[in-house]
Amino acid sequence: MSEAVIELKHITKRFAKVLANDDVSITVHKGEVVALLGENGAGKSTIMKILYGLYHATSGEIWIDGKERKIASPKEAMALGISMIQQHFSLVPAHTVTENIILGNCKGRVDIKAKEKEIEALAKQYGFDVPAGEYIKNLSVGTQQKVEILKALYLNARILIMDEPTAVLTPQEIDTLMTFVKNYVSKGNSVVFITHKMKEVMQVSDTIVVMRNGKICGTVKREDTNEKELAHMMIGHDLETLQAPGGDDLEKKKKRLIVEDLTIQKKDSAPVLDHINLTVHEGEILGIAGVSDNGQQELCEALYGAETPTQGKILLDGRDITATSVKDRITMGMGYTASDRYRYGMVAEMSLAENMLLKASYLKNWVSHGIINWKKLRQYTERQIKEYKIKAPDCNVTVGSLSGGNQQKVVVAREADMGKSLVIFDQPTRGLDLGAINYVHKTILGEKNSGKSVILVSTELSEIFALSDRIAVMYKGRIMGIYKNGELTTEKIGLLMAGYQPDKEEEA
Ligand SMILES: Nc1ncnc2c1ncn2[C@@H]1O[C@H](COP(=O)(O)OP(=O)(O)OP(=O)(O)O)[C@@H](O)[C@H]1O
Repeated sequence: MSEAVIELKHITKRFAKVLANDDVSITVHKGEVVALLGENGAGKSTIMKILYGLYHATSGEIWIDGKERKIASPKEAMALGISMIQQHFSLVPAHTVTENIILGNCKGRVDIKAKEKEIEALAKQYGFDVPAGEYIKNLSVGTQQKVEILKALYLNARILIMDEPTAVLTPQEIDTLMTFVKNYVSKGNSVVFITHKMKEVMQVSDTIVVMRNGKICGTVKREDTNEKELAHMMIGHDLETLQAPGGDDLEKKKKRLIVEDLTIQKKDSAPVLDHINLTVHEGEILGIAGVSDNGQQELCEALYGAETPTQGKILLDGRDITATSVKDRITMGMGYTASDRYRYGMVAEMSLAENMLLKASYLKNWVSHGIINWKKLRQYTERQIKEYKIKAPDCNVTVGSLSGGNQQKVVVAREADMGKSLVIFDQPTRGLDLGAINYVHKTILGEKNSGKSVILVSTELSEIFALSDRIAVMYKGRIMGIYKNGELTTEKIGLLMAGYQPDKEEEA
């Protein structure tokens, strides 16, 4: 084994009531990819934020290249060659790629054109296609991530920490990232890769470190383990097998949501939603598959009342709701977990209990004569914490202090409960660990079995196949077809997602 570049020795980190890291020791060698696995709230981000100088350990030591170091800030970490790509990017949307990369890293007058050339050459070296002069706000999430990586490479990072880097990427973008990681470590650099996805762990890592409850519960070599063993190590038990619905008796069921000809067409551009027709029955889960950014988010927002269609009709339980407000739709029993929970699902600075009240502060069960019934709200939140196994000391802590996966659970818990008639789940399991995914899947099936209608948008095909009665495939704002679960092979769905209509070609 090559020499150790990083040695974290007996690190403990305490946040007021939470012991986030408990005597954690991790070693990373030159040229090695270390995958850091563990359930939500296990302490993975915390230990890496300590290495990156964002948090300071309560006790323990950090050794770099065989010498003990104190890392007080990310600036000091970067000076030692350590960079971290966090779950939420730190780019300035109104600046260009090059401006973002050199921001804070250059002195005096800058020849921006020469810098753009330099950045493009750097990108090329790692097989990245990044337009150096483009504004960040015009780039896809996948390209923005490449800009974050380029920023680290520009500063000569030799140890790259990636916190759930694939959570928001398309399958093609994941492949590009994996190729980059392999190429990067082959040059003698090292990577720490935090993920929940077993497939990626098996694909890219050399060593796997598993954390549970703030402690390390195992360190294994990739070739000595398998996905099942890792899942067991992570959550401590086997996962429950769930029965996928088949949509067999839908014809007999009432149509709850009817969408007719729904279109959103902005001036001088292609339609974002292109004549969408669909129906969701009571007790049905309609899965919506597709590569991200093909109109799924706009469809959800139009159904929820957050986007105004230019054409078409939405009927809920026989009532035309096309022109009604979001508030009206909530009152009619619609719930919606948006894919971007940070922007649209929660207020990080508010407590868990306050977040449960968001969007429902006018409903009678929490408020009477303008006064919030805090006791009732807190009791309710404590029950939700227990039921969803949200890792939080109590309902008074801020949502921002929870781990990413636990924040997602808060949003799912609230919306599943608010949607008495129809719940729209957009990427409900993004960032969740295997056990939590299993639990959310059980919740979604439970909603269906209680007679609710569910729309499930997901880029994870396994999730679509595991839960849907019927599957609609979206491509460029259009529905390419709606099929009963079981009628679609992975190959056929893949073609539909790419805009091909295999049946039509066969017929032609
Ligand atoms: N700034 C903070 N203040 C208080 N508690 C915190 C803070 N940051 C993290 N914690 C707590 O520390 C614990 C570990 O959190 P951490 O984010 O490291 O988990 P994680 O393993 O990365 O989880 P996930 O997979 O959900 O992202 C959690 O219980 C979390 O609530």
